[in-house]
Amino acid sequence: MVESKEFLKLILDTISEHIVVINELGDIIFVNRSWQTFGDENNCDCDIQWQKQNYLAICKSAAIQGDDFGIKALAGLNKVINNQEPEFYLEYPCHSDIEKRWFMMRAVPLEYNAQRFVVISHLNITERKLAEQQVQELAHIDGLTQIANRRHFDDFYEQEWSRCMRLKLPISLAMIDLDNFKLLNDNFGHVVGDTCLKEVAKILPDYARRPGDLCARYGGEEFILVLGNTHCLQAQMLLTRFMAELTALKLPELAGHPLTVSIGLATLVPNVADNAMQLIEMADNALYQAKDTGRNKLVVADHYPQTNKEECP
Ligand SMILES: Nc1nc2c(ncn2[C@@H]2O[C@H](COP(=O)(O)OP(=O)(O)OP(=O)(O)O)[C@@H](O)[C@H]2O)c(=O)[nH]1
Repeated sequence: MVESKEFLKLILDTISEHIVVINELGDIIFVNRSWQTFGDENNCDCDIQWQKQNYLAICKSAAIQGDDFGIKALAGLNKVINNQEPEFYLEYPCHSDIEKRWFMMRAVPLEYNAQRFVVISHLNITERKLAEQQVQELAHIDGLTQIANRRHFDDFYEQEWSRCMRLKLPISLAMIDLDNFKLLNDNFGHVVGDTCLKEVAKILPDYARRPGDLCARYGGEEFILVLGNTHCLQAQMLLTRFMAELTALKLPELAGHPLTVSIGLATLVPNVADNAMQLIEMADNALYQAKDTGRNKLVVADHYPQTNKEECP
């Protein structure tokens, strides 16, 4: 019985992986039931006769349309067919209109009757990918305030700086530091201190809404706001509104004392002679000035030597 072709085909039909076998030319010579069912359920022509299709031609058509995974699949399969690689793996997204999905494609050669074939299997790896994404997202979020952490900020800022340099756009950066936070912790306790940090983090994202914006907890009681394609005056207006909203909060935990911040703001149109740290330094120096001259204020950065600082009256 085990030698019966029908019996072996039935076994292949029980496997949840989608399996397709192609010859050296890419012609499909076998698909299992999972493959057929997936095709039927995913807008493929239900009457499609897979055995008349060419797998390489399908990959090529995706590659021509600029699909990066089509390009990789085509290159990898050709290597397996031409005996340049013993096997080929590719993880790729295959999202439907209603759900996110990822698959892993594995291609291995098979010799039969002096002919070369390639067995290609597609395994659904969505669960693993979603778990990985979740871990990735968690690694970028500050546990206390649930906004971006320093690490996320560093990545984002580098990209936004490069984008603004390429497009010759202004980029504004604000360092925001809670005033007298040590005193606040000492007077009201650390739990209230934490509540204040969370309140700031609740409000701040409203001032960082565009794709080129990000607010993050930079450390301790310090927040940072990057505003891509934003002039100094626009940033000043935004931050002034933020300070007013924060002061108006009147948290019951603070027994009527307003929660205030000092802010250092700097703006540059980056050019190749600048580096991204300069803008942070400028904002930091401005923040120190704000602290030194009474707190609860916004100071715009002084000119940094040899930078293309945007003038802000
Ligand atoms: N509750 C709480 N406190 C924190 C956290 N991170 C840092 N702090 C406290 O924030 C305080 C910061 O103190 P300082 O750097 O002296 O600053 P400050 O008292 O705000 O003074 P100025 O910045 O000059 O207005 C320290 O007492 C830290 O312990 C946190 O996650 N939760």
